[in-house]
Amino acid sequence: MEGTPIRPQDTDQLLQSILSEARQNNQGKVASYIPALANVDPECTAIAMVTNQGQFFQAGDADTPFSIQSISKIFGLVMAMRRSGNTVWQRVNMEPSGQPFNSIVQLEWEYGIPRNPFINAGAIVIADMLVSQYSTSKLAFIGFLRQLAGTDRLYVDEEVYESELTHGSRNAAMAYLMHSFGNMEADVDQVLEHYFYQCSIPITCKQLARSLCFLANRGVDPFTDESICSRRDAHRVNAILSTSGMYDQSGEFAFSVGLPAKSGVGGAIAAIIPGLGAVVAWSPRLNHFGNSHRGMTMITRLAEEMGLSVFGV
Ligand SMILES: NC(=O)CC[C@H](N)C(=O)O
Repeated sequence: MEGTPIRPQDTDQLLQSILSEARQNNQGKVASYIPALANVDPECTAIAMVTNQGQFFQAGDADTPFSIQSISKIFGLVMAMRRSGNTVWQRVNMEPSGQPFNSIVQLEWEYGIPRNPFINAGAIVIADMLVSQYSTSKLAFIGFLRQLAGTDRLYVDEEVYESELTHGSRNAAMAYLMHSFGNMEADVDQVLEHYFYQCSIPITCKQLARSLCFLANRGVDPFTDESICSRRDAHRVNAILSTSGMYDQSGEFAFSVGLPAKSGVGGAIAAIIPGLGAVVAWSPRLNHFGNSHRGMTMITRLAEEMGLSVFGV
């Protein structure tokens, strides 16, 4: 583990103050287009920061699991890059979409090649690669996440999984459209099952922040010293997170925060702090981009107070 440790007392106090401030914000709505997601307590609020030095800081409900949702797209992409290398980029692009995460219109214009791996269409193409490459892609996925989170106790939430399967017509429409353009290799239903499975895993802020530290450490997991991906691929994932991880609020996020980050409709926002570690903020009420209101407030203030922006150095 490298780098200078950050001062524990100051950081705990800062996280606590950020959390209290965020709790004043009652804007937004819990996602309900996947009915099982609507069961969550909207008041839950948490932030956890994990450093490459092995320090853990937290405030609020940082040990309460939430649905990982779209943040799973990061792990899917890294798994696909490990197996397929540069060929990934023949089937999915690396440009911001400027469209909502579940938009279908661009796919028709752009011949079934999704704009980037962090919108739903892109993650479905990545899921196709995983289903084609692994004999049991779901097990491989959860195994990878368990390894990075440092726990064997991660399981799929069957209720959320079933709910996604039965309310996933929009994702299915995208998958079949891509199939019609020849950008889907495996059985489409199997691909969708994999995609919904990876979205339906509950995880805590602390576990998720730890899982992402390798992206802040040139591809090496600082807890195990294992190389998870090449330095170049860590750079690439961070670059696309910076331009596309927060959907069509990515520009504003880069402008006001300046960190590679990914959100999910479970209400979490995970941000990579290159050279330092990772931070995850969670609270279920979402803005109209599908990003957590309180999560945005928390990450924005943390980045400001600690001077974390990668563009401000
Ligand atoms: N933005 C998200 O978190 C979306 C993920 C969700 N499972 C979906 O496919 O719609």
